[in-house]
Amino acid sequence: MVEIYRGCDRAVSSALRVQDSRIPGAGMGLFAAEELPEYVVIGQYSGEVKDYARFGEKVQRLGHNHLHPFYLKPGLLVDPTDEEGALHPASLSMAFTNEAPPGERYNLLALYAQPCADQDPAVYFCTRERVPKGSELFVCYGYDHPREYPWADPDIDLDTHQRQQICQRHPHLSPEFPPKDPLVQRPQDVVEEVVRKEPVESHFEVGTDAWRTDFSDVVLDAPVYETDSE
Ligand SMILES: C[S@@+](CC[C@H](N)C(=O)[O-])C[C@H]1O[C@@H](n2cnc3c(N)ncnc32)[C@H](O)[C@@H]1O
Repeated sequence: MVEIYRGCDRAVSSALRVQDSRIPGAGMGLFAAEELPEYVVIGQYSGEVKDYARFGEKVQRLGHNHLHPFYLKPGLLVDPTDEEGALHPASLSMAFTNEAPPGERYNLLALYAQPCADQDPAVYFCTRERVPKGSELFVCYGYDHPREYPWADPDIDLDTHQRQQICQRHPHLSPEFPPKDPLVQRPQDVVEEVVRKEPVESHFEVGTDAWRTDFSDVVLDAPVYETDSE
């Protein structure tokens, strides 16, 4: 389980608050209500995990797409809003976090949970440095989609390095961002791939002992025959 930092008051999270963003026109933002240590997980991007079709139905029903979904894996996202498409400040939802405007620092990183067979994929926000009390929290949502607003360039190499460090402290998190597409290879695919491979020529002179024991040109497991000689 990923350990979530709650701040001084361990019963309820005293570490965060939601208020108007300091970025003009950005709406609300998530802030540090007290000093936050480096490399603590401040919360899960919680909400309803749904496929694109179900998400599309909600967008159609509400007539807008300001639902702030977060990508989980191909075809799957988490929708942080309620049935009416609202986000509630009291929830201290990670979805209130804005992206850094030009000239500001990203003080959070988004990290995915290690894939787990019996659990939905999940994404968490984590501090990448000590964050002074009162600071607005900023995270980069992703590296390759267009924005309708000016945003600070992320430093992808530094992000990668820090994600690796964070994962040493939080082993249930993964440094992959975005997560690698889990390639499920069916046994049939593996067989077809192997059969498609060109046989490799043996490097040894035919008939020599070296040639007889060289298996570099073998692309399929040698068949095992039942013997009736016993
Ligand atoms: C995940 S929500 C963040 C919470 C949002 N500010 C709110 O009040 O609901 C993402 C949206 O916030 C706004 N936003 C985030 N970062 C911004 C930035 N750097 N400049 C302007 N708007 C931003 C954009 O409207 C974006 O679609």
